Amino acid sequence: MFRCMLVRSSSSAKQSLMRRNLSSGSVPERKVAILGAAGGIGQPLALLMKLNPLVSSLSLYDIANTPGVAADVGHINTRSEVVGYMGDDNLAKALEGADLVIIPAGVPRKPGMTRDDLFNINAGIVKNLCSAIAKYCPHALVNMISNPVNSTVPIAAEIFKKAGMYDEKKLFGVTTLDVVRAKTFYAGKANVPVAEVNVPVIGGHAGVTILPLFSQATPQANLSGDVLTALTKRTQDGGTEVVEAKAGKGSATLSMAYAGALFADACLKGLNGVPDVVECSYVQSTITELPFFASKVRLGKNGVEEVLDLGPLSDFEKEGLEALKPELKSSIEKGVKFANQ
Ligand SMILES: NC(=O)C1=CN([C@@H]2O[C@H](COP(=O)(O)OP(=O)(O)OC[C@H]3O[C@@H](n4cnc5c(N)ncnc54)[C@H](O)[C@@H]3O)[C@@H](O)[C@H]2O)C=CC1
Ligand SMILES: O=C([O-])CC(=O)C(=O)O
Repeated sequence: MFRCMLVRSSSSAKQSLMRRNLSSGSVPERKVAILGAAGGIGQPLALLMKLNPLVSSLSLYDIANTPGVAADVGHINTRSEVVGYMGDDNLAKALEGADLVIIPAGVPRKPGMTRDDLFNINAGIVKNLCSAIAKYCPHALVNMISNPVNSTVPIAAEIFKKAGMYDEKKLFGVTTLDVVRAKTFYAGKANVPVAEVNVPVIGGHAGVTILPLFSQATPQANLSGDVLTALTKRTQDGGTEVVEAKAGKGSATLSMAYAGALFADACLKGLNGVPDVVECSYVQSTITELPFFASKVRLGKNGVEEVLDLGPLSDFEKEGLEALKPELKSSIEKGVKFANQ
């Protein structure tokens, strides 16, 4: 009875909002698509997004193996409906109506490779997927995980510009794993509870372009210069540490799925109007002279609400910032050039 009265007296937009609220206890409906969902990151990420109560529809796309992943994850008794889509012909359906698209599609590193060595294969994959996003869900937020992130995000921006739908507020390079690592390593050295630790990580997502700001870490700890240098290096080399430990069987997948799920959750909270959601991400930026830069970002109903200042840097961090700029600049230019050739 209550439901009928509400529906009859409202505009169609309001009606659909109310239907959503009625059916899901005031949590809006949100479709999340994962592209590369059958991969090393994609599978645990699909699991974690299935556990997220903010998701109502989970769309799992890959060029292979998605029916099995979708059937498996789909048996979990949580809110979202799960559908698996396989192959190019089904990409449109996977994307239609998506609020958030997460992209862990592409090849991972083997020992001895840099992230840039993945460019030749992954740039083309990202280009094709972003062309489809432009066509089928142009208003979605995009979380780019595929490496080299320093170049794949500029590629996505250029593809979106060409399609005439680029909104810089909606494109994110996922650098959350750098923050996750910095927190873990710092907590170990500072001997503080890891759950209380916060460390911003700025710059980009490869080697020296990853710059953790331990001078801003909380809870504060009085660590020596040598320890801070070692912590910085370990954070910058965190990906390589995993690649070497996996000895040819890929790169970080489980910690990345955790980090990707954390960042996606922050994006969904922002979309839903939760105030003061702040995470580090590699976004279009004017806080340095580089057109893309990772820093703290406030998330809101339209994606990036504000790119936050870097705050005070130690002399060591100021040097690190200057040192990372040439590599980051050239990775950005490489991506832009590729997308426009
Ligand atoms: N941003 C970050 O912090 C991190 C990024 N990565 C990157 O994530 C990417 C994926 O890594 P993994 O999951 O370990 O690799 P994986 O090889 O296990 O999985 C990749 C998946 O992408 C799929 N794929 C390939 N081409 C596709 C296309 N055109 N459309 C849809 N799916 C496609 C494959 O079928 C496969 O299932 C790599 O580029 C890796 O370097 C990995 C860890 C951290
Ligand atoms: O190191 C890699 O190739 C994967 C990655 O980006 C990370 O683990 O941070």
